[in-house]
Amino acid sequence: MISLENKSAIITGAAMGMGKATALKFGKAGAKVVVADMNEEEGNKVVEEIKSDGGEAIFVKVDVSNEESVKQMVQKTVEAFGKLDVAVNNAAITPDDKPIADMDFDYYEKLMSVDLNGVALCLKYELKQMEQGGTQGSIINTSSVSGIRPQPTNPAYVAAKHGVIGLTKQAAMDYSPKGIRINSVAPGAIDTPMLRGALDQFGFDPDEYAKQLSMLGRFAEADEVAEANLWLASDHSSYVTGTVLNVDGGYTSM
Ligand SMILES: NC(=O)C1=CN([C@@H]2O[C@H](COP(=O)(O)OP(=O)(O)OC[C@H]3O[C@@H](n4cnc5c(N)ncnc54)[C@H](O)[C@@H]3O)[C@@H](O)[C@H]2O)C=CC1
Ligand SMILES: CC(=O)C(C)=O
Repeated sequence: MISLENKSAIITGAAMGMGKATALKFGKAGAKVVVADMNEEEGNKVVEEIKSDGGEAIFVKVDVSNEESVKQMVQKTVEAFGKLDVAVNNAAITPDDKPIADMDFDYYEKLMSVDLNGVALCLKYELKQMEQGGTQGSIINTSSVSGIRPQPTNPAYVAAKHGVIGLTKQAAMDYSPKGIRINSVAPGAIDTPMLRGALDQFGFDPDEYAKQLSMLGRFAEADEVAEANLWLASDHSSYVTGTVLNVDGGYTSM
């Protein structure tokens, strides 16, 4: 059993999907968990679930695209738990794009502000805190298979997720001398509200989509990505930094 005892962890986008699964898993592993999300109602339910399982957690309302809000998120973490050891920068919004020539540039900018700039802002304040606290922490940025290869008519999301991998590698290089590790997880087709929303919106058949997006021919459960986050968060991955861990049922090798 991988332990996160004596570690405090922020997970953004933790009210639903993979963020929620990660928060629950980290709580079980003994971490003090900060459930950070815009969705207060669902976020508080996750906190209650962690507590009813014997864990420790607080909810912090955050908009990762807003610098002051991100700064406050880190401050509230330190006020509650004294330090920051682990962060999973997972919050993002759904791809909703068209080919580049037809794209809605307002939506492009909105997606960038959450899916890419949100990760940059979180890294900024989390790394500042880890440096000041002398913490040899671990940060995981959630990218996507869309950060490794293009998807049909998905320019904003693909650009943002490639950017997340770029930020991860840069941060890993700059902060390795302080003993802080920064990695990325690249999920494939994971059964979450985001994926179900996209299938409905674009009218895709779930079974067909699962076959196209995975050698294993199925969607993953959010918990299967949470397992990867747990390993990267823990000391079990002590020699791993600047890398991208694909959790995609083999999709990027197809
Ligand atoms: N579901 C999938 O198949 C895949 C998802 N991903 C990525 O995995 C991560 C998690 O995705 P899911 O769990 O599927 O998403 P989801 O839509 O189920 O959950 C996302 C969470 O982020 C929160 N959020 C959205 N905007 C926010 C903001 N500005 N500030 C704070 N919180 C915000 C939402 O309230 C929600 O709780 C995302 O980065 C997504 O891009 C990557 C590849 C595949
Ligand atoms: C839904 C999603 O984020 C994918 C497949 O990259």
